[in-house]
Amino acid sequence: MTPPAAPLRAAVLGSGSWGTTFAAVLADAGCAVTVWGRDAATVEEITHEHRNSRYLPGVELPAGVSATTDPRAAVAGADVVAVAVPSQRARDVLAPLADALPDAAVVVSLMKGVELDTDQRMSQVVAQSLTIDPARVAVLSGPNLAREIALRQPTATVVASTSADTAQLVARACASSYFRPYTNPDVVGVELCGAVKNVIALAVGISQGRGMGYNTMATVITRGLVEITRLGLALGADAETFPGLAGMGDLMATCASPDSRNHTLGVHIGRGMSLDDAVVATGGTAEGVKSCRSVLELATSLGVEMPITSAVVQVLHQGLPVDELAGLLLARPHRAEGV
Ligand SMILES: NC(=O)C1=CN([C@@H]2O[C@H](COP(=O)(O)OP(=O)(O)OC[C@H]3O[C@@H](n4cnc5c(N)ncnc54)[C@H](OP(=O)(O)O)[C@@H]3O)[C@@H](O)[C@H]2O)C=CC1
Ligand SMILES: O=C(CO)COP(=O)(O)O
Repeated sequence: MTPPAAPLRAAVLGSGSWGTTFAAVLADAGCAVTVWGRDAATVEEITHEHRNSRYLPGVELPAGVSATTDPRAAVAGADVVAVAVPSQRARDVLAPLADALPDAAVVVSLMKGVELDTDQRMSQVVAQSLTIDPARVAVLSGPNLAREIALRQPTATVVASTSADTAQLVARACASSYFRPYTNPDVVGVELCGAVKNVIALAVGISQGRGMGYNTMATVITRGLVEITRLGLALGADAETFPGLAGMGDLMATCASPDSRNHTLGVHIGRGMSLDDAVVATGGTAEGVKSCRSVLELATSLGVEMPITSAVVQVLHQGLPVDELAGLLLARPHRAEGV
C-alpha cells in the first residue's frame, strides 16, 4: 500500500487580505503554513490570536497558520511559496530571497497585476527576481474575493503553470471542501485575465458611480472580455481560457461585488472623487489603478486595441472628465461584434 503523502509545508509572502486568506486555505487543505508580514502587530495577532483584524475583521484563522516578520525564516523548508504583495512591489520583496528559496520549492503568484516599466506579468517577475526556472512557477487566479473565501464560502480557481507537476503540487496544496482548483497550462491567458479584469472592474465601478445600470455593466463586462481575449491571443494565450473561471468567472465576481477594491475605487471616481482620495477611501490594493497603464502599454506595443482600458487610463491618469468616458467609447466607429 502507498503511504499517505507527507503534509506539505507552505509559506505565504504578504499578510494582507488575500495572503492571510490563502494561508487559511492552505492550512484547511492540510499544509503547515507560515505567513510573512512586514507589520509586527499583524504577525503577532495571526500567530497568537489566530486573527488578522486589520484585513479580515471577524474571521477566525485555522490554528495551523503562524506568522513571522522574517521572510527568510518563512520560506525555509517550504515546498510551496505563495506570493501576495502588491504587484508593483513583488520584485523588491522577492529578489533578496533568491538564495533563501529551497531548491525544490515551487512558487505560486497570487497577484493580479502587470509590472510598470517592464510590462512583465507576475510569473515573469517571480522567475526573474528569484532566478528560477519558469517551470517552478505557477499562477493562481479566479473568482476569489478574499472575504468570501475566508468565510469558507465555496469557490473554484485556476492554477496555471507550464509544468503539469508544478500545477498539480499547488492544486494539491490548496484543495479543500470549499476551494476547488482546476489546472491549466495557459499561464499567459490566466495571468492576463486576472490583471485586466481589475481595469474592467474600474470601468464598471465608474459607470455605476455615475448612476448607470445593468445594461451598461453587462456591456462593459462583455466588451471587456473581448479586450482581454484580444490581448491574450496576441500574446499566445489559449482562447479557451477566457470564458473560464479566470476570465469570465473573475470578471463577474469582481465587477459585481462591492467587496472588490477595484470596483469600489471606480465607484468613488464615478461619484467625482479625485484619484488620491479614492485610493485612500478604498483602502487595500486596487491593482488596476497602476496596471491599467502597463496593460495599455503592452497592448499598444502589440497593436492591440483596448478602448475600455484606454478610457480608464485617460480618466485616472490623464484628466479626462468621467462624463466624457461613455461618449468616448460610444463614438467609436461601428463594427461587427466579436474579437
Ligand atoms: N483581496 C482579494 O480578494 C484578492 C487579491 N488578489 C491579489 O493579491 C495581491 C495582494 O492583494 P491583497 O492581499 O488583497 O492586498 P492588501 O492590500 O489586502 O494587502 C497587501 C499586503 O502587501 C503588503 N505590502 C504593501 N506594500 C508593500 C511593500 N512595499 N512591500 C512589501 N509588502 C507590502 C501589505 O503590508 P502592510 O499590511 O504592512 O501594509 C499587506 O500585507 C494583489 O495582486 C491582488 O490583486 C487576488 C485575488 C483576490
Ligand atoms: O481579484 C479579486 C477577486 O477575484 C479581488 O478583486 P479586488 O482586488 O478588486 O478586490
